[in-house]
Amino acid sequence: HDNTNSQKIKLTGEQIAQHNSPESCWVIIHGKAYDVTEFLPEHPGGPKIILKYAGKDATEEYEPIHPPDTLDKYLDRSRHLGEVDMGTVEKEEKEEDPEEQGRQERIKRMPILEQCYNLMDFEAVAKNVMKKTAWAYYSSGADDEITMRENHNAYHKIWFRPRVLQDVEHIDTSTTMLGTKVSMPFYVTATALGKLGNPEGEVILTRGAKKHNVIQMIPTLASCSFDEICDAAEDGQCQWLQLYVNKNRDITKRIVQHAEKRGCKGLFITVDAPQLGRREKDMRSKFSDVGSSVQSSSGDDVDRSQGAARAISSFIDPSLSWKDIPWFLSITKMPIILKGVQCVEDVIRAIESGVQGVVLSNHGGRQLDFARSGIEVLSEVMPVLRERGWQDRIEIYVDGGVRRATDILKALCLGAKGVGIGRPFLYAMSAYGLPGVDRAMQLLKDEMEMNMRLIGCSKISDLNPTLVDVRGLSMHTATVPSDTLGSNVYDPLVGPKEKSK
Ligand SMILES: Cc1cc2c(cc1C)[n+](S(=O)(=O)[O-])c1c(=O)[nH]c(=O)nc-1n2C[C@H](O)[C@H](O)[C@H](O)COP(=O)(O)O
Repeated sequence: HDNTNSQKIKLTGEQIAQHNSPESCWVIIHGKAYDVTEFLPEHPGGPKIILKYAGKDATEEYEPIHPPDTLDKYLDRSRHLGEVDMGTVEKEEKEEDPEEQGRQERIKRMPILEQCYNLMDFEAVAKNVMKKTAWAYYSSGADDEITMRENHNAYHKIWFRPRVLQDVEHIDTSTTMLGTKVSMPFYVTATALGKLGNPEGEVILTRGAKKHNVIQMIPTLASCSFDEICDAAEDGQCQWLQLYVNKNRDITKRIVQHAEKRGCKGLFITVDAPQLGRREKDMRSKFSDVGSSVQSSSGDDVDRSQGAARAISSFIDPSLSWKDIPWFLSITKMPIILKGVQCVEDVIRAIESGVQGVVLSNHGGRQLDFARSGIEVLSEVMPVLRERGWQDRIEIYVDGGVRRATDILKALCLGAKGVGIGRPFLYAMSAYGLPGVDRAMQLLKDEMEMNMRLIGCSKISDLNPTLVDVRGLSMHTATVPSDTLGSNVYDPLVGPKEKSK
């Protein structure tokens, strides 16, 4: 196809429709045609999902999952065939997506935003409103989800030792994170595929973070493009990059240096996911969509029966190790933080490796089941660092199961610089959009001020270990889920159940 005059003569729908097979596969995205024939075996979500739209307009399917610049970044220019005269494209009678219809119906019946009084309320509403695939992806944890439940449980094993008769007339919840002044000691942590929950995706979190002057960590696997999320930020708004390291280090280097150029103030390398965990709720929903960003340079057809996680993460490098840290220190000036550290030995190793911080995290219970909660690891780490006089050598963050301001205060009393919050903001965004995220952050601020007053602290630097009792923290009493098929294999009264007919 002669590209020179493609800018003038538009392709017709009929011409595109002739290329509807694995041998010659053209698709239309945002009014432009692309020859994706050679790309089919490379696609992280497998060729099938593309062939479903061979010769047709694939924009609707493509939009929620791919950053808009994916094709420019990853499809050779010679395969960009030019503009299509959309008047000649046969309108696919869009079979109403029953899931989307259902979602719209449920939104009409959901509680009004003002009836949400805490972060858990958003989860309850989102569970009823969201599409099944989205709820499955956001809410799932690994294996029996013991760690996912332990993350929040752990905070219930810590009790306050409040002080009285302290002047708490003026409360200041502000602090700094990696040198950036923020109004509250929490940040929006990186969570993939924001458009599964809300068609606008991660830019909603950007706007909420701006309004409350808190930091947003931009996920590698965002639905929105990295540049879209940066563009949605206003001047002076601080953003960090969460990085899944690609087997192809050139791609990783390009992403890191681009993020630094765009003004990111921290590089959070995720180290607890050499392979994404087995999240059975997600797997059951048989995620059939495509990957969120085309980073895979291998041609293997990804097994999509493993749900969204596996479909979008085939590019992650399981060989990443401590020996790679010097290379990262050499390619960027951004502070480097290791996200997903889970024992004091690795915190000491991180300090010795020259990075600027760690996030004590088990990925929201989505990776190794029976990993300890971030807050429990924090209670192990800080006494050891204090003993060495290393407590100020790096900044230590915690995430997982943070649902109340008291959870945040407990983490800060134990020595964390701040905490990351994931699902609550996803659920607020999925149920109510930006107003939901705004309210969730405001609720946390109200809780922070009140709870600081009641424990006798007027500013963040007053928080210290004497204000908490952590003796119960290492007791683990996690209930086993009762909703597995296995729970009705044996009926103690009549022996093994008859095979259902
Ligand atoms: C809920 C959620 C968490 C994800 C997340 C996606 C979802 C839906 N994804 S994931 O698809 O790979 O698992 C990421 C991710 O992209 N990168 C990452 O570093 N952490 C990821 N995390 C972990 C997240 O950064 C926090 O560690 C975790 O969410 C904190 O727990 P709470 O959700 O309970 O606040």
